[in-house]
Amino acid sequence: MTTTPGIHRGLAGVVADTTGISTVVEETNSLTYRGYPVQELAAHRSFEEVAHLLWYGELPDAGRLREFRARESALRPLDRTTAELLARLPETCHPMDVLRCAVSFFGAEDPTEDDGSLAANRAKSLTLLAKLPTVVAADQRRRRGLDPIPPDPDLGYAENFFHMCFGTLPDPEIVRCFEISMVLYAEHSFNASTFTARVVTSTLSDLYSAVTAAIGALKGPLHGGANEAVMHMLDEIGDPARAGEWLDEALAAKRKIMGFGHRVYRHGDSRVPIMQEALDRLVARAADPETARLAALHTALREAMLTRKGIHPNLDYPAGLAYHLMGFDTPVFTPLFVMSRITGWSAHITEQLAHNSLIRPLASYDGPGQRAVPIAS
Ligand SMILES: CC(=O)SCCNC(=O)CCNC(=O)[C@H](O)C(C)(C)COP(=O)(O)OP(=O)(O)OC[C@H]1O[C@@H](n2cnc3c(N)ncnc32)[C@H](O)[C@@H]1OP(=O)(O)O
Ligand SMILES: O=C([O-])CC(=O)C(=O)O
Repeated sequence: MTTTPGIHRGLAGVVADTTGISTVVEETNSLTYRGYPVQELAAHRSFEEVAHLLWYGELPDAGRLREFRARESALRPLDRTTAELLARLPETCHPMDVLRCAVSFFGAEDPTEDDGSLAANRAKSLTLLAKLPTVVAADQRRRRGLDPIPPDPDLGYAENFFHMCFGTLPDPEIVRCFEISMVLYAEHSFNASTFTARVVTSTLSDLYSAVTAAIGALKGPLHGGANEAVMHMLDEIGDPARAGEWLDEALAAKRKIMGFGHRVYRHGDSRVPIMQEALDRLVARAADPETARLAALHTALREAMLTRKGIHPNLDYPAGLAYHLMGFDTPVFTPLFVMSRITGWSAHITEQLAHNSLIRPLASYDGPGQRAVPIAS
């Protein structure tokens, strides 16, 4: 690929603005949310506490957490019109399309859609945090031929989601692993979907439009869509003994190996060790031959990729298999990412508005020189 001097294709290495929300330090392999290491947040804090931290800048005390949880759980139900509208979408469409439509519809229904005040945007963000799991759970059940299960306001965010998906509460180890994934996926600075949300916000458009666009950006397999693609890839390889041979063929065909590589981290994604440990606990807990096969395949491909290319896995690699072992259908994996990243997106939308400048880069033109329009004879 030739690069014209001064052009940063893909904006690689470009610092587009400041942010006080999170930072990825490649040199020390660290990631902090509002100054707190994500490893410590994942080990000791709930997803609701992390959402509060990202939005308000501080972890909540017990009283604020109680109030935050009460407001979130009250907002979970979908009204009849929304539920009916989403149920009418074709089952052939991707669950990310359902989420994209849902957010767009929430915007169309909200009389304060164009109110970009901090208070209005915080209310909208909480509404999306609360309702998106209800949409994802109902959509997975619909595709399995099952009726939706209404949210249970007495359950925490993670437990309620399993309840709405499966009608039962799984082993606490599974809920904990899910919650860890939610904390790790919540925020990652100027990634493609967050930057998309900031571009839309920079035109002074509304929060629902920014989130709808961000969902579209996250869907792609080079970004959030990779967690689903990881599972398809493991299914395609099948046998752990075939991992090396499959990889050689895929690399020779110039295929991108899903769940590997990262624009920012060159020596491994800071979130992977925590997610991998959580995945290892799920594997040990399941202790059945099918899980053992998948885990062996997962390890074999990771080792082969490191040997052949020196490229490390990103968060989508352990998260993809973990979501499968938790019982979610593969197309639902990226919607789970949305349920978490809504926190980071909303924090960035608020930050963009607080110091707004229209995002509008320049392009170096390399099309035809000026020419006269032929006159039809
Ligand atoms: C939560 C997230 O969104 S994390 C990202 C999830 N996405 C994926 O897992 C998709 C697979 N990964 C990729 O496509 C890339 O690594 C990206 C898009 C994430 C990052 O891409 P970039 O920063 O643009 O790096 P780029 O694609 O230039 O890669 C640099 C080199 O490593 C190679 N490389 C990087 N990742 C991969 C991969 N997954 N498979 C094969 N080769 C890879 C490239 O082919 C390139 O090689 P070359 O210099 O010989 O041409
Ligand atoms: O930062 C990125 O480019 C992608 C990523 O890992 C994320 O969004 O979590």
